[in-house]
Amino acid sequence: MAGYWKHEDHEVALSAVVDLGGFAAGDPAAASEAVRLVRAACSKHGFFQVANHGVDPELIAETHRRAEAFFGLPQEQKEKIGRKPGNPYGYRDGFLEKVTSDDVPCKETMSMRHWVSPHSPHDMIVSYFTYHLGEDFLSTGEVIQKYAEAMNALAMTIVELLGVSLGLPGDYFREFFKQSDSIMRLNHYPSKKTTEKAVGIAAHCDPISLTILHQNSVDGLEIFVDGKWRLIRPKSQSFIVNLGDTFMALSNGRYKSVLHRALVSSNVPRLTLAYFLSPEMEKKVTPPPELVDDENPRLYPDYKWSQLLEFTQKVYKVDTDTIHVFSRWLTGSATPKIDAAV
Ligand SMILES: C=C1C[C@]23C[C@H]1CC[C@H]2[C@]1(C)CCC[C@@](C)(C(=O)O)[C@H]1[C@@H]3C(=O)O
Ligand SMILES: O=C(O)CCC(=O)C(=O)O
Ligand SMILES: [Fe+2]
Repeated sequence: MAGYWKHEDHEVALSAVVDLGGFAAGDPAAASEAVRLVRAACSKHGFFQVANHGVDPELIAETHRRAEAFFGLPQEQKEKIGRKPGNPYGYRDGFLEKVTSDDVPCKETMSMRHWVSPHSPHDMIVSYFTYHLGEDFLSTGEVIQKYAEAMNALAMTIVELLGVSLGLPGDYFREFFKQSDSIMRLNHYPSKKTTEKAVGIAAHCDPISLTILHQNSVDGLEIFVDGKWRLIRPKSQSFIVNLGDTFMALSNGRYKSVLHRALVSSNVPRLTLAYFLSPEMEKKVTPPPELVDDENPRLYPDYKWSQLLEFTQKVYKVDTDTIHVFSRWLTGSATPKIDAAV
């Protein structure tokens, strides 16, 4: 659009694309290449993409369609499943949210709990939709439930690969995330006619363990690498994997939590599906002894995942430095700016 900000002005990141199928099939050459790629990418910035992942393309497409239909509902209907302050789940209209003075985020989100445990109902997402919005949303809940389950299975293969790349037993992180308590999130960024970049989600690091993200065909995701924001072009048949603060803590800083942001397109709506893998709430986040030694002393305190989640929801709004502010807050060495995360 003449005069409007265009993505083409941005650097495009050259990202590692890992053949996950080859690794999962135990192909030695594919496995060593996958280990090489993730080790290099995660040690540097904490971002890579996975292809040959085995997730049904029709399930991905249908989930995008259901997400689009959900955000197209009347506002008062979406508010029936509205998110309460201090709670990570539900619908939120972020249009009024200011992160910093020059960021005016324009997005709406829908977040659902995906708890995989013998103690949790197997259809949590389905019942979440039907309880708040009625039986008409049974099939939408079923699609998103199925997608979240596919993401959890994919995440287990990814964390196995990450463990192997860190020199740990293949099942180390599979065990750690066995009863994961994750967040399935839909992000909608309506188009915004601006002459400069419009921010959907300001620069941040995800506090969770890892994020599996699927973009629709619209540019907007950027990662900050080598001093520049770099655009990650959508690839419909790949998933983006962003390591988060909790995985950085689990790896004792060997692997990085990727700094990223989401920009808004000036002429088409953007929609993304984000699966935020997290361990069970009371799981202690601590690195394995193999990753701590004289050259690699502990970088972060032990914490329960529920403590960091609650910190981001009730004490401090996630930004680029959450894990360090949280660590100081937890150990009592400083009190954070009380920037209520509403
Ligand atoms: C634990 C979480 C907090 C956020 C959702 C998940 C992982 C990413 C976090 C978030 C998206 C980072 C940017 C700020 C935030 C407030 C947002 O824009 O939605 C964050 C999420 C949240 O607090 O709901
Ligand atoms: O929508 C995107 O491209 C990124 C979303 C994101 O960073 C998040 O939800 O944490
Ligand atoms: Fe993020």
